[in-house]
Amino acid sequence: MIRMNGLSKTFGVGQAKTRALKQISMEISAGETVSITGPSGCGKTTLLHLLAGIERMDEGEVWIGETAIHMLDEDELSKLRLEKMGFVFQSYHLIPVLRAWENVALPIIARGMNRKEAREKAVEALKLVGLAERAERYPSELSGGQNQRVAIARAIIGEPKILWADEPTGALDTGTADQIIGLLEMLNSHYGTTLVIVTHDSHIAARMNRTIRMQEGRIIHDGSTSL
Ligand SMILES: Nc1ncnc2c1ncn2[C@@H]1O[C@H](COP(=O)(O)OP(=O)(O)OP(=O)(O)O)[C@@H](O)[C@H]1O
Repeated sequence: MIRMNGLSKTFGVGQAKTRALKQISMEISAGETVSITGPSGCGKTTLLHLLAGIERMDEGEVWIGETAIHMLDEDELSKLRLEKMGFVFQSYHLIPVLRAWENVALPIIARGMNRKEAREKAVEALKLVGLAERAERYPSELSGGQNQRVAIARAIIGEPKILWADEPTGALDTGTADQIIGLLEMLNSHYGTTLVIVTHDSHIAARMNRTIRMQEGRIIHDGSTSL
């Protein structure tokens, strides 16, 4: 269960002040699949960053299960992210000097798995996203869509409890995007991973159980996706 209460965030000061989030309160149950939609600048990415503890809120609380995110220090947040969360960002966030498999294996190596075993698991995850034969390549030797698939493999390798995705299919063609969303859905159905996906794509939003629509830092609609 993810629970947030009175979440607010303002960027800048004086004339340049932007109230990115205004008193957001809601709950997301374990195993739900949720899309967050809304016009550019309405606060979607900020909300995701606050929930994942990437950015600090000004006011409010976030609970993930029994853990109070707003009370944790940076080390505790890093540990929580490593153990419980997966991330997919539009800009991949891959490490350029590491090969595809090494990027994918990072979360499990950080958790203490030895390199040989981690490599095997990473190649398996790359197989799931159709890239096993490119395991030795560096990010600069892969296309945008392929790098996004590497990022997805890295996000799913640790079977996270929660997967946060920010426009995960923005750079992909429709076929590849469908495939990626299918993988995320598989993660949800096999491991009960909660999916929270920021997207502009109404087809992806329609595939989630629940759609949250934001406008100017507030939630203006929250409901089950009509089938
Ligand atoms: N680091 C920052 N410094 C100043 N303003 C920021 C910062 N990050 C976000 N903002 C502002 O906060 C508001 C919400 O931004 P956010 O990125 O959350 O929107 P979004 O809904 O994800 O937009 P998009 O769909 O374009 O990615 C915007 O007005 C943005 O300009």
